[in-house]
Amino acid sequence: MSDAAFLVRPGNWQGLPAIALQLANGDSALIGLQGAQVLSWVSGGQERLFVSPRAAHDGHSPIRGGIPVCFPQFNQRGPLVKHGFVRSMSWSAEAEEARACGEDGTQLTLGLVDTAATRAVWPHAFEALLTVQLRPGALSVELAVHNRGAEALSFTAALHSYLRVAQVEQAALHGLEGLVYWDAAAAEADTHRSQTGAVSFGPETDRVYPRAAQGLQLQAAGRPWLRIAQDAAWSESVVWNPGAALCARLQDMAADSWQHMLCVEAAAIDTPVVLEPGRQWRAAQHLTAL
Ligand SMILES: O=P(O)(O)OC[C@H]1O[C@H](O)[C@H](O)[C@@H](O)[C@@H]1O
Repeated sequence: MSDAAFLVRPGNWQGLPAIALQLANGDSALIGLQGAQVLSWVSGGQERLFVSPRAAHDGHSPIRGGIPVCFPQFNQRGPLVKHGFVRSMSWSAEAEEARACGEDGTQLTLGLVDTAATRAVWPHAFEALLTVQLRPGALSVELAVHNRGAEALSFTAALHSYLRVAQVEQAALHGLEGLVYWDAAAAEADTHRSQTGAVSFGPETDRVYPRAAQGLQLQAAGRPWLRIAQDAAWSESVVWNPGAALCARLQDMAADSWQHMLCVEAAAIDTPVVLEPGRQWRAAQHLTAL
């Protein structure tokens, strides 16, 4: 489907089905059907997302990079598979369903409903919708969850965005100053610290911050690179970089991959979201190229 402002076509990533969005100004995005995962976002002629050169592409293993959707469980905070099961499932979408967004953008929604396999591990009737909105210089990704069952359900979730940086040790994440975070990489369990100054990277970083209302700014090599904002329903932000040692143990990362990525995740984890029957929850993460 095409008009003057955008072009949408079926595509593929490493042989897996995907949908490609392209704007008249040259910005583009690629969304894989597995996990409704955004796998590329090019703005201003530069790739803004990181995908590992060793990412799995067998059609069901989690893909390391882009924007994985973690649902209905974040990390290992519950009985389900790590980060929930939807990142391994095939979502549905058709290129023809993309529509205009404003005068110069486009948006596409991918959907997933419960199956016998999901009900076997998580006994709920649900619909998840992931809407990707591409506008010149900006990408917004929204997760919506609808409780289609007769009982309340609860979940934790995240948009686990892998941001590309030229060199993470020269990157700085601003906007979290003064907030108290949970330090998951600390040697002692349940360590909380207060953020002083911008977040810098080197050794493993794995932190859960409360959402910063004013948004974040990522500087790369001393220059503004991305603005990152999240709707209030995403109550936390997770900041993750494995550092060299953990990266070496991750089979789907190259030895130097940790230097080229930084995850800033819009998350709802400290207080699980409770959805009554028939109700819908939705929240977006917004990335702006600088
Ligand atoms: O390796 P994955 O299952 O994709 O998880 C990657 C990372 O996700 C989040 O950022 C967590 O805070 C980390 O503890 C975890 O290591």
